[in-house]
Amino acid sequence: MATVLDGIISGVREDLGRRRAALPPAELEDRLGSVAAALDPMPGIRSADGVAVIAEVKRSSPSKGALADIPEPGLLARSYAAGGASVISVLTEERRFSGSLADLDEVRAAVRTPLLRKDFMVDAYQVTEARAHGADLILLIVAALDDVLLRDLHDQARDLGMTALIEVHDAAELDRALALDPVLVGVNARNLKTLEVDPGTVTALLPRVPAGVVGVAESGVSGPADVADYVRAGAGAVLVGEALVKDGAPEAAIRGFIDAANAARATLRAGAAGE
Ligand SMILES: O=P(O)(O)OC[C@@H](O)[C@@H](O)c1c[nH]c2ccccc12
Repeated sequence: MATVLDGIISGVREDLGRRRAALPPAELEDRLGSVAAALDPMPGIRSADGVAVIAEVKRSSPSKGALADIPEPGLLARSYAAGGASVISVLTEERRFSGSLADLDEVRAAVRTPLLRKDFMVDAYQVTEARAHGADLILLIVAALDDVLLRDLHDQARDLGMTALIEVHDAAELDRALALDPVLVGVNARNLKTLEVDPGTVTALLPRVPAGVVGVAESGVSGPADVADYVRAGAGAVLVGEALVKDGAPEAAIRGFIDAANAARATLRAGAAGE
């Protein structure tokens, strides 16, 4: 049965074909020569206080339609950075999320924070494109890739100096992700095949992410209490979109997430110490 994910990916392939025709791979690769070296997000993520926040620039979503008017993504990104976001995610998928590589360019020009190109990566061209537009990380969705392509895109990202966030949704996908020896594994509460959100997916799978790998809780955070739940399940980072683009004061919202995470961690530590 064709899933929502299949539909999104067929649109992504068409748009990709158009971009490739306008800018052939060899010319795209030439542009890598003039882009600054990728930033390593891992020291920042690992040293973040209670949790590292990955704050997302997200204009709309297939399940909810338009979320927010974002006339200047660079300004939004600056408030994310000021609030303490460790990474800024920029959705570049055009048809369902109303994103673009132009958004990524604007954000890149506005902040020095590591940037994640959030898209449906199914082709090496997109990985090169991410780097050429200044991304430091890419998302790789296990459900969208076979093992060979998953490994190829993962290796390519590493060879370009980028870090991959490997996204999973169930135990079988987590095993496939861990076979790559990843540094960042995201568990998405939203099932991309049906678009249903179930935070229980995250709290069930995060404890299976081994020590040394940072588990990222993705989707479904509407406030500090959700962040605390994810931290208690073992999240080292949380990825938040909708709640931040809809908040009039995203900088303060991120600080609130970090405070809630710190409090949850302090309680966990006290529990472990038998207090
Ligand atoms: O807006 P939310 O519920 O905070 O979710 C953010 C992020 O997790 C979500 O945008 C996302 C996670 N994985 C994806 C893959 C593709 C597109 C979007 C996503």
